[in-house]
Amino acid sequence: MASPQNIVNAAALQKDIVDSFSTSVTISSSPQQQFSYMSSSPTNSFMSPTGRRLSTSCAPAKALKPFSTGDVKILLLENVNETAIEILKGQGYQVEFHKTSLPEDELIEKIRDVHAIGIRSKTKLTPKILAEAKNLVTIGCFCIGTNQVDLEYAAEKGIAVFNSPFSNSRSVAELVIAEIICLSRQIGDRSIELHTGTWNKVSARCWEIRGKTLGIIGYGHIGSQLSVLAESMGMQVIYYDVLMIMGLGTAKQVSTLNELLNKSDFVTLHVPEIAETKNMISTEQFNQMKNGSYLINASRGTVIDIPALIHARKTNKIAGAAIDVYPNEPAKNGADLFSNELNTWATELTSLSNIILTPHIGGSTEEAQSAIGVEVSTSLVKYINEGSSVGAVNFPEVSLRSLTLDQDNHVRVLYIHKNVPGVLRTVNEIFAQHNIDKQFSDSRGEIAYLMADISDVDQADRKSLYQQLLQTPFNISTRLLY
Ligand SMILES: NC(=O)C1=CN([C@@H]2O[C@H](COP(=O)(O)OP(=O)(O)OC[C@H]3O[C@@H](n4cnc5c(N)ncnc54)[C@H](O)[C@@H]3O)[C@@H](O)[C@H]2O)C=CC1
Ligand SMILES: O=C(O)C(=O)COP(=O)(O)O
Repeated sequence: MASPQNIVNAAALQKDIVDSFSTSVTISSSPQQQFSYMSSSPTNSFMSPTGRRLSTSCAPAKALKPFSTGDVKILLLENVNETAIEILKGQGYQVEFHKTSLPEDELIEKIRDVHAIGIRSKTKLTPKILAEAKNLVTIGCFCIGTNQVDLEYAAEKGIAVFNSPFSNSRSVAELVIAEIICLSRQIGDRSIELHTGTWNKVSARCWEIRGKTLGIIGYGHIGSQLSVLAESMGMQVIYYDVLMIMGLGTAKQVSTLNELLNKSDFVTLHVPEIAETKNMISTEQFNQMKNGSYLINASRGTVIDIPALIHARKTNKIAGAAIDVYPNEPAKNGADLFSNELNTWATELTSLSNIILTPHIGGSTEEAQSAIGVEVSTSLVKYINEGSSVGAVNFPEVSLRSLTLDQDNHVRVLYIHKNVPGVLRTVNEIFAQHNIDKQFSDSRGEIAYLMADISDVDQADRKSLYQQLLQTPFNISTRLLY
């Protein structure tokens, strides 16, 4: 393997990587479905995002093994946008791309080898899977929701998780506006009828949305954006949130969920999937809703009790519903929602009138996906190349000014450790022989992260520094960039 210090050997290094990587790529019968990207730019592979030469050492591999950015392996699943592939490939990383999520056994096989994985909402990264991910340093959720990842377990293993907190919120808000109008005008049903040749011109129980009340549950990025759009169309907006949040425009916060349900003509959910939101709308809550009102769920499938929804629609308690998310969603396009034996409600739900069903497309627009691709891949690059965890959802957020590794005796230490007394004293004793240019440390729960730029570290010192940090009882994961 070529020395990372020796840029002359970069091409040879790339060749090694390409050879070894090619053998590990799953061959698909359909090149459209699955293919791999490999670095073709040895020069880029040594550049940090700031354009510096980045002679990185030990690191993603979590062992003191020389590596360049060309050594870094990234697995991208679920058709993550090409903007991400370009940015990651531009770093010289080896990028393997799949259009779909992977079955558990295949995922376990692949995750063993990679330093970073990019997923969307389908891929469940459970402790069972993450326990196999020996080299993994970071996870990119190319979406808003992070419920599919065991965040705490990842943090305990020193794996930083990033997402895109708002790049698709406008797309979801626009979908909900469309659904409000479609439900109140029964557009879904009229369209299905005419597709099968039936002309059914009706105005009974079709309404304008002007002057109606929209009740938003969860007034975060999506809920508040939706609030503005709905008001601009003449709706009155009320919202319920566990936090006190300032209403935009003339939107008013209500203090209980029941108050929102009692007053709203349309109820829409924009909460995360957490224990408190499981079956948040069930029989009791449907009973609190106005007769003939509508329900929209584009948050997570577990938030509403679907059998209770079916009952509410069958008894005309509600006049319609739009559902974008389901408790057990198929892993790929073309799969059958009905085939999952857990979805016992599927046949009944699809037989009801004025129920709009969409396949989790709230955030599926060109604009949202390309913005998410840029945002999350940039976070991954900054974490891998510089150690910056700003924006991580499970981890202390730590950053220092851009790397100043222009002199050979500088080193950046990235030390993820248990948040217990005595760590700083121990670490600073290890650093004592050197000059600490900058140092920053923060903690979150039981995990802490220390970043330090140190000078006067020669090659032998570097190895000793690394070994000493590894041997501390607090160490979770240590990387050195130089
Ligand atoms: N259908 C789709 O394609 C998409 C779905 N989503 C889902 O939408 C959810 C919301 O997204 P954002 O608005 O960006 O999240 P956010 O975090 O900005 O807002 C969520 C809001 O819900 C509130 N909340 C939490 N628990 C609550 C409870 N028990 N009762 C009332 N309010 C509660 C929070 O205080 C927060 O204000 C995401 O977590 C994700 O699951 C997000 C994007 C696309
Ligand atoms: O952003 C989210 O949380 C979403 O639900 C969108 O998920 P997706 O990227 O379409 O799998």
